Amino acid sequence: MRVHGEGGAVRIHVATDHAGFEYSKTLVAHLQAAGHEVLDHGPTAYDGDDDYPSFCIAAAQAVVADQRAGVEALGVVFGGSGNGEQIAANKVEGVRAALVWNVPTAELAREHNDANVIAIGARQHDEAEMLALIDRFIATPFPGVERHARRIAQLAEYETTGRIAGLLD
Ligand SMILES: O=C[C@H](O)[C@H](O)[C@H](O)COP(=O)(O)O
Repeated sequence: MRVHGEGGAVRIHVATDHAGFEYSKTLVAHLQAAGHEVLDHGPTAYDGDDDYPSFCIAAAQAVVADQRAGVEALGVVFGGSGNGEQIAANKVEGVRAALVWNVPTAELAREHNDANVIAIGARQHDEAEMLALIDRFIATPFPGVERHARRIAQLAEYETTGRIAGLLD
C-alpha cells in the first residue's frame, strides 16, 4: 500500500538511539524491500549510553533538505518512547513530527497534519506493529483539505516569523 512518489517509492530518513538500535536493522531491511530508498542516520553501533538528539536532528534536517529540493522524503525516528525523538525532530525548521501509537494516529498524522516525520516508541510495540504503523504512515497521503492546510500554514508562519494571527499580545 504505497502511494508516494513514482511507483510508491519514497526516500526515508531513519534515526534512533540504543533503545531502537536492534529494531532499526529490521526496519531498514523492510523499507528497502518495499522499494524505498533508506538513509540511516544512526547510530551505527550499539552504545547503551548514546543520545538520540543528534541522530534524530540529522534525519529531520535531511527530510527538510530533500523536500525543499523537490525530493519526496519522509523521516522515521524512534527510541524507547518516541517522545524525545519527536521533540528533537520538531526542533528542525520545516519538520512536523508526529508521535504515532496506533493506526488512527498514523493516518491522522498524514491526513490532518501532513507530518513529514513519524516518531514511535520501540519499547511500546512489537516489531510487527511498528512496521504496520510506519507502513501506514508512509502510505497515507495528505489530501490538502483547506482547514488542515490553513492550520499547518499557521504553524509555519509562527516557526519562521515568531508571529501568528490570533495570538494575544
Ligand atoms: O524519549 C526518549 C527515548 O525514549 C529514549 O530512547 C529513552 O529515554 C532512553 O532511555 P534509557 O537511556 O533509559 O535507555
